[in-house]
Amino acid sequence: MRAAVVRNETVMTEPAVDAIVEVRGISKTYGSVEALREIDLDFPRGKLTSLLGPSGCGKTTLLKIIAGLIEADGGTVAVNGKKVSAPGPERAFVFQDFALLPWATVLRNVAFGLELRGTAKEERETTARRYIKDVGLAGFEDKYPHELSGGMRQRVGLARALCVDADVLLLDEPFSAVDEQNRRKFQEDLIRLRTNQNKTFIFVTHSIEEAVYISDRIVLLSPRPGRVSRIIEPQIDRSGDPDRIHRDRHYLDTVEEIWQGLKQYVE
Ligand SMILES: Nc1ncnc2c1ncn2[C@@H]1O[C@H](COP(=O)(O)OP(=O)(O)OP(=O)(O)O)[C@@H](O)[C@H]1O
Repeated sequence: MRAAVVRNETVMTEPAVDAIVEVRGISKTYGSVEALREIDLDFPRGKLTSLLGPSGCGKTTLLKIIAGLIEADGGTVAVNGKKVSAPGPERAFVFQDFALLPWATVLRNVAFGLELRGTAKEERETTARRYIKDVGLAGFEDKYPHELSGGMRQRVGLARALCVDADVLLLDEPFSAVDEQNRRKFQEDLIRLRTNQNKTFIFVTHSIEEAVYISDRIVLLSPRPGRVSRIIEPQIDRSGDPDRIHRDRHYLDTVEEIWQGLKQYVE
């Protein structure tokens, strides 16, 4: 296996090849809390980038600024070369709590983004059925959210995001509310979806193991104020058995290296 590529701050501003999302000088303060300071980042097209760092370092804030759900105090975000400051069809946000409509079936929930866009019923339901199948929920189209497990509800949230055919999927700790088995399964699904659908994923996580396992690129943020401290490209060969990867020397060394960098922030 190849070595992890670690970039430090001096080379970080070098433009990445074909960046779909470009973040420049993003800063955000909430009252007296400086959440983010001067963030410069490029997110490569078709790759999965994780934002990793200790609690409160501004991961969710940065993700929501990219989504256009929170306004930055300074700086710009461009998607496909165009500056954005509000939500748009090229970005889809998957919420931590899945944000499903409790009174609507799986089919309607998945098709909801298309319904909001005014897509005709038959067309949106055909598209929704395709993604329901893709995320492994075929047969559950007529169920309601309360009839599903946490892992299944999370898949509904992901199918909804895939359905609107956004270029960029923004996921805020999508695995935090599910058990370990579902988490592993969903990580594998995400790797497969990224390969098959050619989407760009930006993914917030607390878990070093998860970030190393699924990411092409890991952005480490340091807290108060949140700043980019390092960028790591783990270069994990994911073609084999997932259990083997979790025991692989290179995977374990990368996890350890990141932990050594982050542990100073853990009280
Ligand atoms: N609406 C808000 N009002 C005031 N402070 C906020 C608000 N949202 C976030 N903060 C503060 O900004 C900082 C960054 O928060 P954010 O949720 O972005 O961090 P995070 O890295 O995603 O945290 P976690 O890993 O715990 O979810 C934290 O100190 C948080 O308390």
